[in-house]
Amino acid sequence: MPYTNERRIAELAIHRASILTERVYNSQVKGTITKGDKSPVTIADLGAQALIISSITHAFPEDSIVGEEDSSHLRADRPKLDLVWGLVQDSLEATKDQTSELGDIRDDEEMLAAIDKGNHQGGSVGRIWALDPIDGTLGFLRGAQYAICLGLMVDGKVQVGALACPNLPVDPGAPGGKEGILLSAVRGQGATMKPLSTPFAQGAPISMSSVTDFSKARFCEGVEKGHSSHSEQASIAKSLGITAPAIQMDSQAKYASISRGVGEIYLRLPVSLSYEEKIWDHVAGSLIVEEAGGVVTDTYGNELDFGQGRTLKTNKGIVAALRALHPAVLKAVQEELKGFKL
Ligand SMILES: Nc1ncnc2c1ncn2[C@@H]1O[C@H](COP(=O)(O)OS(=O)(=O)O)[C@@H](OP(=O)(O)O)[C@H]1O
Ligand SMILES: [Mg+2]
Ligand SMILES: [Mg+2]
Ligand SMILES: [Mg+2]
Repeated sequence: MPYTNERRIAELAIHRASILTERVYNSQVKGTITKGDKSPVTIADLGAQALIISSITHAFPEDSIVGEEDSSHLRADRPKLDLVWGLVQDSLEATKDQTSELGDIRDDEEMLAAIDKGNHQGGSVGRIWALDPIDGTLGFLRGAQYAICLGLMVDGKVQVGALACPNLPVDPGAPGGKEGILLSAVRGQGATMKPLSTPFAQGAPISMSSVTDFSKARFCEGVEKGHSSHSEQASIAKSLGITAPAIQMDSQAKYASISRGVGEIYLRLPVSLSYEEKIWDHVAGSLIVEEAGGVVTDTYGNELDFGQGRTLKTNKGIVAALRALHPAVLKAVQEELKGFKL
């Protein structure tokens, strides 16, 4: 089957990174830095990016990588650099039985170089991985949901996606139970899920919910009011006859949720006309939803065009829904946005 090895390496790489992110999640020391755009990045984002890029580079040395982070802050901050290097070494040690498949990082310089290998500009030619080492950094810092997200695009089209959601319950029907799930998909081969604690296990196929009655449907949205328009989303839900309150969740855990039947719709309506969605915020999650039986478009109803560079320049907002519901959801979105110049 095509992309079997890419899927396996992607799953193992994000699992390896999750050992590091979970350690930081459960520690008091997050080492937060504020980036130029005022958004936060932590020692966990940087360590996870290093681990994943070095694993991908080991397995697929010819491939390019678009990663969210870069090493500039670490190069200027020796204590933080030492913290990240210590964490990376611990995760490498914890996964040393995978060194032949995922490789190693010999020293802190090699770690910084791995982080910066994510500086590719993207585009529609060749094999390009898109990486969000921690999606939902604000959720991560709040002690809520976050995701580690990795996908492979070939000539601008997503072919492989993998998502680790360390804080989603393994069994959505038992929210107090074991947490941590690993989802993946290959285009045309379906989406699967397994506990994050067993990355070598065979994943179980997942599919979206079969609820087609809006009065029983649930929609997901982000937590941060600055990232999507809660008021417009509420008004769209109301016009569709959705009565359940929005399921608010940080990160691509929203895509993960609807792809395994917890919710039928994910709305992300832009709050600003100038913001361009980042490809790494959608590559993995959108493929997993599509492979689980959903449709993902922007608010115009256009497919997401991942071949435009590091951002989704030509798209605005996200409308993801169960295939049978998507046309009605899109219509309601467009009614709501009438009068706004998109
Ligand atoms: N203005 C604006 N509009 C839309 N999206 C934005 C905006 N600013 C930032 N971001 C990106 O939002 C990513 C986190 O998305 P979430 O779905 O977790 O948002 S939410 O916090 O749950 O609302 C977040 O990803 P991470 O940086 O990986 O956390 C950002 O890439
Ligand atoms: Mg960020
Ligand atoms: Mg993100
Ligand atoms: Mg991120």
